[in-house]
Amino acid sequence: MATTLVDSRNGVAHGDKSNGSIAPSKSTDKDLSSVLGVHKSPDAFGSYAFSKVSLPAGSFFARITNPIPTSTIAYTSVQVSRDKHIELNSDLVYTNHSCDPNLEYDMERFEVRVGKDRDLRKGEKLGFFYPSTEWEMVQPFECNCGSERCIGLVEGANKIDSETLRGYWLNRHIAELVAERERSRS
Ligand SMILES: C[S@@+](CC[C@H](N)C(=O)[O-])C[C@H]1O[C@@H](n2cnc3c(N)ncnc32)[C@H](O)[C@@H]1O
Repeated sequence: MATTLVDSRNGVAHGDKSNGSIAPSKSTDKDLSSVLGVHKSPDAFGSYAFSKVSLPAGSFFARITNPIPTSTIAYTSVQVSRDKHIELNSDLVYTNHSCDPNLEYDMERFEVRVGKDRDLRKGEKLGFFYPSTEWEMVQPFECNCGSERCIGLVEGANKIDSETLRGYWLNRHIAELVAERERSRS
């Protein structure tokens, strides 16, 4: 039986650690499947999303159309504000973390965009910077993105120094929490 640990700060439950098998999404999204493909692997956490299209830097990629609010933080959940989390409930869940991301997950607009620094090419693995949405993560992992700027252990933004975070596009709730952390230290 699954156990949950309740975080007394915000009433959010932390789910049991997962062994890396995502339950199939119940929703289908034709718009999404025209831009995003999934390479499924039998290895735990080995699956990934790739782009079916080439798009210019900064352009719209996909709408997050079927989010399901959740009170359980899991390796699949995405933080949308200080105290709210959702499950993406679509193949967007297969987007890996990257330390040199080609996507931005904007959880205020429920919109996924191509990053502003370069064009997206068809066939590229898709990645967003997980600490751009997550303040705390229940299942940190060692990153294998292979980027020159790889941060190594991927944890929530609360564990990452502000200088590193300044190099990334961040959701407003993360940017605010980083600013508060800075103020409390000065
Ligand atoms: C929401 S899932 C993404 C899809 C996942 N790769 C899968 O096969 O189910 C998030 C998990 O994928 C793995 N993951 C994502 N990005 C990674 C990266 N850059 N390096 C290593 N593992 C990664 C981690 O185990 C993470 O908890």
